[in-house]
Amino acid sequence: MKRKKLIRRYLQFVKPYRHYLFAVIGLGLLQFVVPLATPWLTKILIDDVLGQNGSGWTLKRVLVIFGSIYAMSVVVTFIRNHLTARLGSRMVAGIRRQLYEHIQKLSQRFYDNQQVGGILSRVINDVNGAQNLVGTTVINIVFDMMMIVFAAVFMFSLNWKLALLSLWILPIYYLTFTNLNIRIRYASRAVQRQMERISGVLVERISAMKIVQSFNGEKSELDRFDKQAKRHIHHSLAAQLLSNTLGRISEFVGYSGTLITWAIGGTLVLNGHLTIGALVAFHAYLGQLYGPIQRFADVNVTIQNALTNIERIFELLDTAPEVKNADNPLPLNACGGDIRFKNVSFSYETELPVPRNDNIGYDPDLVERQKPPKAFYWLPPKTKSPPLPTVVEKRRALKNISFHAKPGQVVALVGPSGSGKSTLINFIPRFYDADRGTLYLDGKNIQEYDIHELRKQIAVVLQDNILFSGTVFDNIVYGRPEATMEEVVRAAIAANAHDFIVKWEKGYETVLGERGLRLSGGQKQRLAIARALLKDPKILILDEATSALDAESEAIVTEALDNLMQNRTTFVIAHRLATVVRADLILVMDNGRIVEWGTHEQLLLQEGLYRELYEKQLQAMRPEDLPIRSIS
Ligand SMILES: Nc1ncnc2c1ncn2[C@@H]1O[C@H](COP(=O)(O)OP(=O)(O)OP(=O)(O)O)[C@@H](O)[C@H]1O
Repeated sequence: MKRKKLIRRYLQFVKPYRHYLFAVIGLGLLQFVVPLATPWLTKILIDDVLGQNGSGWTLKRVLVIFGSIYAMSVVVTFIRNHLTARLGSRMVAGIRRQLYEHIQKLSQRFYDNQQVGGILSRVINDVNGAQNLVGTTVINIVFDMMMIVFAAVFMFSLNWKLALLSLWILPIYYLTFTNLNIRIRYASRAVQRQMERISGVLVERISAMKIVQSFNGEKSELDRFDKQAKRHIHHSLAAQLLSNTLGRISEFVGYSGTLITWAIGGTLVLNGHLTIGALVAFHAYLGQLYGPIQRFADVNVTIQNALTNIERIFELLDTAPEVKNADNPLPLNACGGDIRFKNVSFSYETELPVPRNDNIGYDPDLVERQKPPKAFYWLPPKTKSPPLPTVVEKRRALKNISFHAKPGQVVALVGPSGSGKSTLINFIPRFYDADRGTLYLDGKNIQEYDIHELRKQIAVVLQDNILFSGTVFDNIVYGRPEATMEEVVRAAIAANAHDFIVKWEKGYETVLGERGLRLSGGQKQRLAIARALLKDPKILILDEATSALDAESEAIVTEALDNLMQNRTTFVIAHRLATVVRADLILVMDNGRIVEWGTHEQLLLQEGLYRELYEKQLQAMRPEDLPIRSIS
């Protein structure tokens, strides 16, 4: 994205807080008075007061003016810093909110290709960095630029020849800046991307610390972290080194300019062509001309980092949700729960980095080196963010799926691992949209309904049920925040959860740890069932628990599930024979296709994959659930 466009879009974030920005800029103007007035007053002090040239200036008068200016400066700086902090923190919260709102709309495909830590890194690190662009240092650059103009005007008014001699620094600075800056920007991008990788791995590993510890992975994880951090340091130092070089080059030419003006200015004073006071004032203005230039070179790395941060924020904001809500969505007040799949096909698309064309190959821990073009720039180059080279790998997961689930029916999905069962159920709440074919709900294309209305009608109970940190009550009412305590208790009773909840001292107000860690598998499952029951959905999606539960709690969970399934169209990835046998429709999946379908009896008679599965696997699921009917 071009720099101008980037900044224009960024200003949209600042817009709601513009009154703060204007106040900060306005107060900044007042702060100008000190550096501009000081040399002039110093000249008066030396030439008029101390030189006693009879111009009427007294020491007292000069000191009163100095004192007033300094006092004003202290107050103004205090208020300005406070307002800048307010502006920054409000803006950060605003951007984060917008990002959070946006990522909640993004489709599963996006999450398939991203690491949680990577997303977090944008929401936390990049937003923090972006704030720097409205920080005092950066806003001061605008004043610094104005200061250069004012200082030049004062210098010309004092002695134009000397002033011309001092300005030769500017073209040298300009060209150095133009050519180094693009390199700083590249390095800065690498810094942020590497941070994203570090965060990605950290979040993944920290949330699976049990696995790391149980495989004694601590040492190798630390090595990996060191490798990533080393690369991060490498890129940060590269950016800092370039910035430092720019700063020192401008410092060097600045000093040379100062020396030259001392030499020539000094000669002019000795020859009586310039007063001492004027020379002192000239040098003070010279400092105000060179100072900002050097300051800019030094804060430039912060600015470049902030621009990179902003670029990355927009990259995320510009990621369009693949699953979109219809333009004029149909309301879905009385959902019947009739679901029909017609020739549905789907492929997963995985975005992979292009493997490097060398012996090392692609290393997911390290960012690829992107080098800026080797060119000399007379004008600042318009640097577009170099796109990360990726290849999209498609994997067919569903092929031509057609079936009809009538309202209230139980549809069991069985099939070997990887046959597409989980993929299939993802289409009902529109976590993905089909590549080809159509899904109908109550006879209408599911994509025509309002997506939120649709999801209101669906509850999902998965094997690994995620509970959020908060109270038991909060977790149960998650899908229906307006529910009363009475309704919550009723749902918990039906889910066989009430008894264990009331045994806790705080009952429904018991606080659950992160992801409900304090609960057993069966308890979690039952709370998830209560959550689904309270929602009272027309359609239920169930991934049955396998071995996570012992026989007793499984019996309790089973009862709870049976309560949940009543009068709802249920899709269940079946791991229990009892569910399979009682299902109204069994879909046998293999390699992304429905290879057999029908009831248990019909399928056994077909002597195909179902029968094979039944004999090999299904019986092993839960021997006590073996049907009374004979299979031969
Ligand atoms: N997010 C994803 N990105 C890419 N490929 C995926 C993704 N999820 C699943 N797949 C692939 O799609 C195919 C079907 O997977 P799916 O999870 O639907 O199978 P499943 O029948 O539910 O398996 P299991 O019983 O083991 O859970 C598999 O080949 C799998 O590798």
